[in-house]
Amino acid sequence: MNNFQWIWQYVKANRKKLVIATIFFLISTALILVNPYLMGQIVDKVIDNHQGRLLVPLLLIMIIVTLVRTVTRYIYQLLFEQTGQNTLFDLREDMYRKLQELDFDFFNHTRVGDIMTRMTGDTDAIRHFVSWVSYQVLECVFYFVVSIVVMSMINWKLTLALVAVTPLIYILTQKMASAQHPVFFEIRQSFARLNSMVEENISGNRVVKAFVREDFEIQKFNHFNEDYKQRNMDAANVSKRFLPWQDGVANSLSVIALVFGGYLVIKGEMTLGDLVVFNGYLWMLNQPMRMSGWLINDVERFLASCVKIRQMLASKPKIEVRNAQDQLRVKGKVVFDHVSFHFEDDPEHAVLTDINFSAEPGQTVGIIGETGSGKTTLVNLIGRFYDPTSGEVLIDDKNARDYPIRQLRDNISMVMQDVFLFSNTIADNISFGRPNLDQQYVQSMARIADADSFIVKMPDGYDTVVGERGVGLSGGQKQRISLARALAKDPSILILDDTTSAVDMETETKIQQELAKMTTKKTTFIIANRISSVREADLIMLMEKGHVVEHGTHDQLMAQHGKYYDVFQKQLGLEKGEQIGPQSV
Ligand SMILES: Nc1ncnc2c1ncn2[C@@H]1O[C@H](COP(=O)(O)OP(=O)(O)OP(=O)(O)O)[C@@H](O)[C@H]1O
Repeated sequence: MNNFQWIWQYVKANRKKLVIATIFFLISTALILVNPYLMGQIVDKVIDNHQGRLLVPLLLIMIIVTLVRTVTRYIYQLLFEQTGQNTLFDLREDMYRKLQELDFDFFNHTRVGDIMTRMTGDTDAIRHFVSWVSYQVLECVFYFVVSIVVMSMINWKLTLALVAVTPLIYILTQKMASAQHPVFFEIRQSFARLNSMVEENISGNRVVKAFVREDFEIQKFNHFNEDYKQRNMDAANVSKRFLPWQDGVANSLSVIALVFGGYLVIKGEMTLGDLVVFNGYLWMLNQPMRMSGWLINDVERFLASCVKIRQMLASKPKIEVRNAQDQLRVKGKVVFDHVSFHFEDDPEHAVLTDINFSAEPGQTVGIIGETGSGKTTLVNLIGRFYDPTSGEVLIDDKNARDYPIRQLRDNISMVMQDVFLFSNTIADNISFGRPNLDQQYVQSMARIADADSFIVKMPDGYDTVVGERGVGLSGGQKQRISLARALAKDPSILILDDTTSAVDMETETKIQQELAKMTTKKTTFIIANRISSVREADLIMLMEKGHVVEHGTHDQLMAQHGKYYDVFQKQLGLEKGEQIGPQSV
């Protein structure tokens, strides 16, 4: 399917509008023929034959024609614009749906700026094509064909002389299109890079300021900015190479009409009035020739945007999304059976190797280990954010792959390491997983997460709107709100990835005590750096380079006097040091 056929899939829903628009377009465009004809009549009849009484009616008709043209033109332009906007609306919706469907793998490989360019600049290029370029092309074709027919009826010799230059325009247009094609694709790519850079700078503005790297960032921006300017200049240079020639050929029509037309009038093969009429229609032949270069630019921009949007719409999530018929409440048994995993683009690097464990419903599993040892990846396999490369993850003794993904995830709550809050009220953030929760329930979840105490002190309490990504809250506060959000969903499986890393020990203990009361029915995975966060767990796994090197309860692991024991001793020493510190000053 080519790009024009593809966009027709979206445009065709507006067929009725397009038919009406085309009727008005034809009326409006056909009326263009009337006034030059009437001008010829004025020259021949009113001026040459002295029929002065015809002047007023002819002028009146010309005024009415102009008025009708204006109204019909307004109507068809509006209808084309509506078609363009409707197309854009449906296209954007499909793209947004696709974004929701795509998985971690897509987002790992696609920059936000690139996605934003597709959602904004690219879709706008398509709207512009549907609502403006399309009827401009129609208009040009119409003018071209009709002007040749009408002019031939007046004088075929002169028409032939004019049409003789059109192959030149065709050749120039073809050459310009093939020269512009790669340039517009590059412009579009460069714009996406510029957008990505700006987006990254805005997201990381605190880091930039903290490291005093503003000048570096400006230089970096200038590089992308320069590149974008240069790509546009490349397009302008291509235009500059061709447009003057197209203009020249278009202008030559007037010269041919004047010289050859004058010759025919002198020879008596044409009246002066006919030459005036001919001249009146000349711009209709002229216009498509002049416009062709500009329209090529718009069409090439449209084609470059189509490629990027279609690429995104054709992307398939690695993990198949099947819709579930009904809801399902799992009990929460989680088994890893010889699970290994590596990322597709890094097959040499085994992130998880032969992981085996079993957690009964309601049990708590603690996972500790050095950074990069695979803890987050392990829990990501439970919610099928990735599927194992080999082995099986079983939920309630059924392969996780056999669950429709949304049905499975409905049973799982995650508090992610990198906390993300929406720029919405705190209450809405907490009830994100289960909208329309009552205030009391929201508050009780916040209490368990030890968030209620600081939320009620905020100016609007639970109705306080937090900034983008939770700006305005401390790291620990964000963690606690995101814990409340996870709890509010009332999942069978609760995953806490470094959830209390940013809260003090006292608060952590409080949260743990509250959690313990409610998590007896939930299988809970706790990833933590502090042993104090996992010591009560039914199973503790110590990870190293993707392997579980030690596992058992706290007491069993301590009795082994292995790595876990060493870590515990180290952390105990640190804790004591912290406690002794202030007293010893
Ligand atoms: N999207 C990715 N593509 C390729 N490799 C990745 C990706 N995400 C993580 N990794 C690699 O996988 C390994 C395990 O990462 P993971 O985030 O699971 O570690 P972790 O134990 O949770 O670390 P931390 O304690 O720092 O959060 C790391 O070596 C990391 O570089």
